[in-house]
Amino acid sequence: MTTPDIPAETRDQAGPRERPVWTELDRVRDPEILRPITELGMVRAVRVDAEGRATVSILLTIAGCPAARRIEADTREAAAAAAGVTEVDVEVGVMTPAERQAFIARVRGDRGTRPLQFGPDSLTRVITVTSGKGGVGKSSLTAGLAVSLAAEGLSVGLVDADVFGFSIPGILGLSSEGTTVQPTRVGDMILPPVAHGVKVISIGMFLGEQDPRTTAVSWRGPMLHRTIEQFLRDVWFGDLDVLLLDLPPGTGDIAISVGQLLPQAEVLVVTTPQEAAADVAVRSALVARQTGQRVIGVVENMAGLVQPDGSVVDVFGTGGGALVAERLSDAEHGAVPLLGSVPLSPPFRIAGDAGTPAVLAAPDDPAAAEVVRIAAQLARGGRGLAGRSLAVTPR
Ligand SMILES: Nc1ncnc2c1ncn2[C@@H]1O[C@H](COP(=O)(O)OP(=O)(O)OP(=O)(O)O)[C@@H](O)[C@H]1O
Repeated sequence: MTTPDIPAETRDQAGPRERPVWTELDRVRDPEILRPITELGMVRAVRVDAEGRATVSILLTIAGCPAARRIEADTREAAAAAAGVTEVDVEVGVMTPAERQAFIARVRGDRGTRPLQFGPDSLTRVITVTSGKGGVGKSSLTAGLAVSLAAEGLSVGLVDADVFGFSIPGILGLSSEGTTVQPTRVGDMILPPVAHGVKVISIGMFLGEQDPRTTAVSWRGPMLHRTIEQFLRDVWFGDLDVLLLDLPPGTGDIAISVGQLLPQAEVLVVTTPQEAAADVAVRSALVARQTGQRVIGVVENMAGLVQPDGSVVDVFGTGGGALVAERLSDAEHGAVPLLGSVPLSPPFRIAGDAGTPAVLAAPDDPAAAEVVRIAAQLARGGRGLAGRSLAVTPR
């Protein structure tokens, strides 16, 4: 990091040699905020001499900002593409506290001081993913759906509120060898890391130096509530099309807090084909309903494993997904559809373990393809999905 020495100059003050560089810099996006650095006040000055040597002075929010290298490289590349530029020097400095405050105000727009995001007036669709039992693949599906929706061009956020099994950072490649990527803090604003196009925040990112593999966090209800509230208040997600929440299995405190904080949330229920899992899944959906949330569909996971010879082994039996959908459908709430049935698939698990969900790493895998199909239905469904009968044919 160098101390910038060219004088600060705004875009309006730019001369004819500098203007094309400013235009190219519009393409450089802050990797965490996903907005152009020109718009965020991160370009301090641009200077181009008569020989076409450009000096671009950029400002990072904090020293050691994890995105520094990427911003610097993208800036260099963009400036080099400007007409008339023969050489590029990028000077990297750090914002003063006043510049940082201005940056925070710009990022938050006119939303003022930390209101709860995604309240009832928000245009963001909030979908919580719940299951009765643990280990049914809820986190894997949530991550796969988030990445698929982002790949469809939607702006997607993911909150991993699974306090006991925060596996989202691992599945999305944000955690390895016991180290989890930390969110960047700018003032009191927390910027979620972006993985495969999804803005991700997880309880697992707030353990400090502790290794999540060996750290047990015991949470009391009020603390859980405050943590979820903080996620929705202090973590800056920007304008999202969809926010997915991975909830802990069961009917606990988090589900109730989410119901209070996000009463407009829609609920997706994950179950396995097994009848015992289906019973518990129904109960967790009923708790969500009691808090005013709408159940928009059921996803069955770990359905029949297709053998190399084409035969199918139903490791966990059959019919659990349809059973849950049927039990949750009634005259008052309408038909709750079974949105899909995701087969057991070793490549699906292997991709998740390696940090790139199968929807990206192995899109031809039948489980991955089914997740993409479910995501497409969610994307099409919009807010009025509940109660509509969808033309879905489970495998
Ligand atoms: N369709 C599938 N085929 C093969 N393996 C799967 C499938 N779905 C999930 N898995 C694997 O099953 C294990 C449990 O999945 P996951 O962690 O997503 O479950 P979960 O319901 O979120 O669990 P918990 O709520 O207890 O954290 C993981 O190892 C995951 O890779």
